[in-house]
Amino acid sequence: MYELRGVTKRYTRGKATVDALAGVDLTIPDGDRLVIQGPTGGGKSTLLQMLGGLDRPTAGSIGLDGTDLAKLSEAKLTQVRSEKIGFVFQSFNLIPTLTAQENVETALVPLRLKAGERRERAAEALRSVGLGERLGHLPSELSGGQQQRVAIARALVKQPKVLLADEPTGNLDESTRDEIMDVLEGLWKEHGLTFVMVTHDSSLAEKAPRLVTIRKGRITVKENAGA
Ligand SMILES: Nc1ncnc2c1ncn2[C@@H]1O[C@H](COP(=O)(O)OP(=O)(O)OP(=O)(O)O)[C@@H](O)[C@H]1O
Repeated sequence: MYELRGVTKRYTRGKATVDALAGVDLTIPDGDRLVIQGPTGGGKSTLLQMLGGLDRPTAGSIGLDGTDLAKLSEAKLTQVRSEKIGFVFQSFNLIPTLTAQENVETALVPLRLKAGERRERAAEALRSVGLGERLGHLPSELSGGQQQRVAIARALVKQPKVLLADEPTGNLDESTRDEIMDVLEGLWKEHGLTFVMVTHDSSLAEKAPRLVTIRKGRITVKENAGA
């Protein structure tokens, strides 16, 4: 469970300061599916980076299962990220010289598994996103939707508690977008993950059971009972 209290992130450029987050309080229970939307520059990516321990707040606390991420050393934060948190980005961020299988295996390196187990788990993760026949393909030999599936397999192969996605369908056409959302929702249900997604896409936002809107660093939360 996440418990954010008074989270502020201030960027300073010369004399200009921007509060990308301005005192955000937010609780995200385990297994929640939350969508973050809002205008450009509103603070969506900054909030996701805080949840992922990719950056630290200027003030406030980011509790994840009782540990304040804002206070952890860099080494401990890296450990939390590699064990508990999976990331999916708009640009798939695959390594172009590695096959699908090798890309997925990279997520397991910090967990110090034996090579055989790494291979097996990576292959299984790729099968679970429908890419069992593409293990040896390079990213350049895969479609955009397939590349995003590889990125999803890479995020989930370590069996994280939390999946954070920043515009995961932003680079995809509409039908591929729906396919990828089906994959993500299926995995969310199957694994009991906490799933937080940033999107500009209002049709995806409307389907979310909980919607956080962020404007000028301040959030409002809406429950959507019908979703
Ligand atoms: N590294 C940085 N240095 C200075 N200002 C930054 C930095 N990162 C973000 N900001 C500022 O913080 C505010 C929030 O940015 P953020 O990227 O979180 O918005 P966003 O809602 O994700 O926008 P978009 O939809 O365009 O991706 C913006 O005003 C942005 O200019």
